[in-house]
Amino acid sequence: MKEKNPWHTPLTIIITVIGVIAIVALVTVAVLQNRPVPQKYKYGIVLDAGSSHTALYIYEWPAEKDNNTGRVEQKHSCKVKGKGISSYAAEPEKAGVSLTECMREAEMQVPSRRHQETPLYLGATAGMRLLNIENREASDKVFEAVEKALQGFPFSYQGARILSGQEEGAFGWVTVNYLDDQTTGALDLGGASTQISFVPHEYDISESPSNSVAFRLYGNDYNLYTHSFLCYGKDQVLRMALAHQTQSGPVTMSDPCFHPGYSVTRNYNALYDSPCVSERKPKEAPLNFTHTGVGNFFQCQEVVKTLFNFTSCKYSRCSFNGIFQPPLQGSFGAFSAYYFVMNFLNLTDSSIPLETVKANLANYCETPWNQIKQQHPKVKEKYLAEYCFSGTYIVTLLTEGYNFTKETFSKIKFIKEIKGSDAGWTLGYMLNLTNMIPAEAPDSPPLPHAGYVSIVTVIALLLFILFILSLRPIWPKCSKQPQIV
Ligand SMILES: O=c1[nH]cnc2c1ncn2[C@@H]1O[C@H](COP(=O)(O)OP(=O)(O)O)[C@@H](O)[C@H]1O
Ligand SMILES: [Ca+2]
Repeated sequence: MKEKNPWHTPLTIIITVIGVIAIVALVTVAVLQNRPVPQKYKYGIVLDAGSSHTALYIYEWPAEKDNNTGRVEQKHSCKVKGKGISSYAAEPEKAGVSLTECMREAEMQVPSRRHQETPLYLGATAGMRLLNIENREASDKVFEAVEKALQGFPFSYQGARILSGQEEGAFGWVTVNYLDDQTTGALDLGGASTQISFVPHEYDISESPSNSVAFRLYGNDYNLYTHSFLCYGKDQVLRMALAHQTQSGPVTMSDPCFHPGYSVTRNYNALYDSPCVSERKPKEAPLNFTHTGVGNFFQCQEVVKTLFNFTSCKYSRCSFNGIFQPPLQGSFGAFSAYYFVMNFLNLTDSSIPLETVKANLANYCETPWNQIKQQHPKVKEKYLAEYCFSGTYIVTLLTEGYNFTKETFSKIKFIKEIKGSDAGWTLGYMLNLTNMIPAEAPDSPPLPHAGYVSIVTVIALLLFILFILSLRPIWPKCSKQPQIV
């Protein structure tokens, strides 16, 4: 005869059913109640008006985390067609018009209900710094035109201005250290200026107060060293190198920084039309000169070295041109033109020793121009012709200028972006102006939703088991199984 299962009594069945219903109800209510609400985002827009071109960046962050930590991300970027705004000195209106396309894109990218509250900033760097030195009126006109154009869009326009070199360097450092976990120095190479920023080991700020900026980030206070060298961006430094080699006003100039077989006609007036070189213009020069390439890295390095002044230093130590620089410290992120150039030359890998970098460059510079063009048919010729010079300049600036050695060179990472945001000053600039530089370390992260659901379920099950056990006194008696001998 079949033994009756003692659990199949009406009481246990009822308890079990009620228990299961209770658990399902508890978990369902808890899960629904605590479901993460769809994120609402806020936005900010920064236009980086560089010397060579303007780029627009849209940042986004969760709406409820305004003052919280590390949550601002780059959502979108747009490269403005044409040259930098400083090149529109003669026709300022066009500087404003040039921004329209990217601004329209921004209108599409930012949800329209957020337009009015989205701050919009334009920061101009060394191109406008130079125009401002050269022709103040023209620089003001460019800003007027740009302002007028930007005010025509539905965002909360917060102004257009020239960043100081110190701001440019410091905000580049903030961007890198906001996005990265460890403290990293920042190296930014532009077309018209270049910046170095890092936290020195022992830093006596009083030695050169103009090179120091204090920041509080993620609970730590930092005394940052920063310097911006105007005219030492790669386009202006090329002008200086060409100027150095055309002092006597020759008709033909042989340049070790350009490939053998390279030959173009250049205009003297155009070359010397910049405050970085205008004082050196030869008194008597023809209209044009023929710029030909020789392709010799070591000779090119000698030319570049003449552009740094190492003779005077009124501080305990200097980089070059009499500028104070404390000993280098820690790892560095090198971005903008540092990255473009080293990436083209396949030299971004930090494990490549400095000596190999130089040998590769020497080999690259020696390659005939025709061959280079054949190998890279899609690269813009202006960029292509200048990579030998730019690579040589980068190595010389880092080693002779900033004193990187073969050991410390390997601590430089050539980077384009960090965690999806472009490395550059724009993010740091916006964080600062919106008071969103996180002063304190992030709170320990709350339990993720999945973890919360699992814990609620496990506790509910445990309670249910305890409940069943507590009913033990009224459990039906188990009938003894026949013993097998
Ligand atoms: O694809 C590229 N290859 C090589 N150089 C590039 C490329 N894209 C941008 N650059 C260079 O990067 C530099 C960017 O400088 P930027 O316009 O930011 O000037 P700034 O920071 O001195 O005001 C310019 O020299 C520009 O020519
Ligand atoms: Ca720049």
